[in-house]
Amino acid sequence: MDKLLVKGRKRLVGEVMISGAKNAAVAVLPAAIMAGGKSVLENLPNIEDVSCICHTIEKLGGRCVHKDKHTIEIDCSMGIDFKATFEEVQKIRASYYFLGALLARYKKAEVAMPGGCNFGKRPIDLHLKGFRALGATVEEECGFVRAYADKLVGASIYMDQVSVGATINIMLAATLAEGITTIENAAKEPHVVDTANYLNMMGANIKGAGTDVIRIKGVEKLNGAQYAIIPDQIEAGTYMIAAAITGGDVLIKNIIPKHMDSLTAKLEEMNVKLEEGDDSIRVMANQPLRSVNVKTMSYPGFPTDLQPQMAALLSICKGTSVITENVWDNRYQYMDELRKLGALVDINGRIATIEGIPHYQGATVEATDLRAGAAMILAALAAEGTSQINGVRYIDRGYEDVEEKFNALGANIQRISE
Ligand SMILES: CC(=O)N[C@H]1[C@@H](OP(=O)(O)OP(=O)(O)OC[C@H]2O[C@@H](n3ccc(=O)[nH]c3=O)[C@H](O)[C@@H]2O)O[C@H](CO)[C@@H](O)[C@@H]1O
Ligand SMILES: C=C(OP(=O)(O)O)C(=O)O
Repeated sequence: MDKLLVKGRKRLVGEVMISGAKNAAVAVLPAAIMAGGKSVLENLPNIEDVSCICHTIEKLGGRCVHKDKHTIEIDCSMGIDFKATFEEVQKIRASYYFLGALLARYKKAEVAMPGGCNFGKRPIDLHLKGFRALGATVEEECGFVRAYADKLVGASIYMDQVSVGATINIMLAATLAEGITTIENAAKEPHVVDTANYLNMMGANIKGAGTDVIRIKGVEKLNGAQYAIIPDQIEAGTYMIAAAITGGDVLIKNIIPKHMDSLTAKLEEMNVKLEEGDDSIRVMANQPLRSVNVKTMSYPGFPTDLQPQMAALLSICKGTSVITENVWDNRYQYMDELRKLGALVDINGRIATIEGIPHYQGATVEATDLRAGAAMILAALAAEGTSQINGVRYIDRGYEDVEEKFNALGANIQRISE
C-alpha cells in the first residue's frame, strides 16, 4: 500500500488548478447510462472513485472511452444489464446512483449496498422511500437492494432530512417517470445542480435544483449530451486551507468562488487575506491566525467534507476553537491521528474542542478516510520534521495528482509505493 513522506515547514506559494468535482462526477456518470445515445463528459477528475464508476458501467455492458485524462465518452445505447452486484459497487458511496439510474431506464435495478467513507451509520432509507413513493417495490436482501416497477409515476416527496444522495437519486428516477415529481427539503449542494443541469441537457425537465424544492416533469427518453463537470469545492477548500496552514500565498484556479463562501467567511474571520477573481481565489496568510467556531451544515453551510481539514488548521491557531459536526454521527475518528502530531482535542459527541498548539511535530499517521487523509497532509505540511501518512488509497479516491499539486507549490511530499 502506498504511503506519503511529508517534510514539513514549507511555505506554499504559487498557483494550483482545481480538478472537476468528485461528488458531481460520480453522479453525472451514472446519469449518463440513462441515455439512448453517447455522452461526452469533460473536466472529470482523474481519481479512483471515477475509475470505479467507469468499471461499473463497463461491467454492466456499457462503453467508457477515455478521450483524454479528463474526458470520457459514455455509450450505453446498446442496452446494459440492470444488475450491479459486483465488488466495485461496494467500494464507493456513489454507486447508489446506479439504483436510481437503472430503475429510471429499465424499471428494475439490483445494486450491491454502497461503501464509501466510514462515519458510522450511512443509511439509504430516504433513497428507498423516494423510489417507493414513485411506485417501485423495493427489497433489501443479503447486502443488495432490488427495486422494480411496472411504471414509475411522479409523486410529491418530502425529505425527512436533507440528503444529497437521496435528492439526486430520486431526481434520476423521476426524470423518466410519468408525470410530475416534487422533492421538498431537497439538498442544495452544487453537485445536485450540476447533475440536474446535465440531465436537462439530455432532455430532462428539471426545475428548482439549487433551491429546496425541485420539480421534475418526467420525459419519455433522454439523449446523450456533452457536458463539463463543475470544479471541486472540497479540493479547492483543501488547497485554501493548505495555504493558510503553511502561512503561504496561493492562487486557487478553476473554481466557482461562490461555492467557497462558507469557507472564505471563516478564513477571513481567522485573519487570512483573500482576493476573489472570477474563477479564482488568492489566499494569503502572513500573520497570526485567530481561533474560530465552525458548525457543519448542508449547503450553503460549512461542508462536513472540509471539517477534518479545518480541524487541522484550527489546531495550530492560538486559542480555543469549537467544531460542531451536524451531518455525520461519527466523523472524528481521525482526531486520534491528529493527536499523534501534537493536536490537543477533546471530543464530546458531535462537539470537538480544540486548544491551539504552537506547531505540530512530525509522526507516522493513518489516513482513516478520504478527508481525514487530506487533514493529515495539511498537518504534516505545517509540522516540524518528517511525517509518514499511511492509507493513501483513501486520499486517491478523491484527490487528483495530490503530491504533484502540492509539490508544485513548494511542498516536499514523496510517495512510497509498495
Ligand atoms: C458521493 C457523495 O456525494 N458523498 C457526499 C454525500 O454523501 P451522502 O449522500 O451519503 O450523504 P447525505 O447527504 O445523504 O447524508 C446526510 C445525512 O442524512 C442522513 N441520511 C442520508 C440518507 C438516507 O437515506 N438517510 C439518512 O438518514 C445521513 O446519515 C446523514 O446524517 O453528502 C455528504 C454530506 O454532504 C458528504 O459528506 C459526502 O461526501
Ligand atoms: C465522504 C466523502 O465521500 P463518500 O460519500 O464518497 O464516502 C467525501 O467526499 O468526503
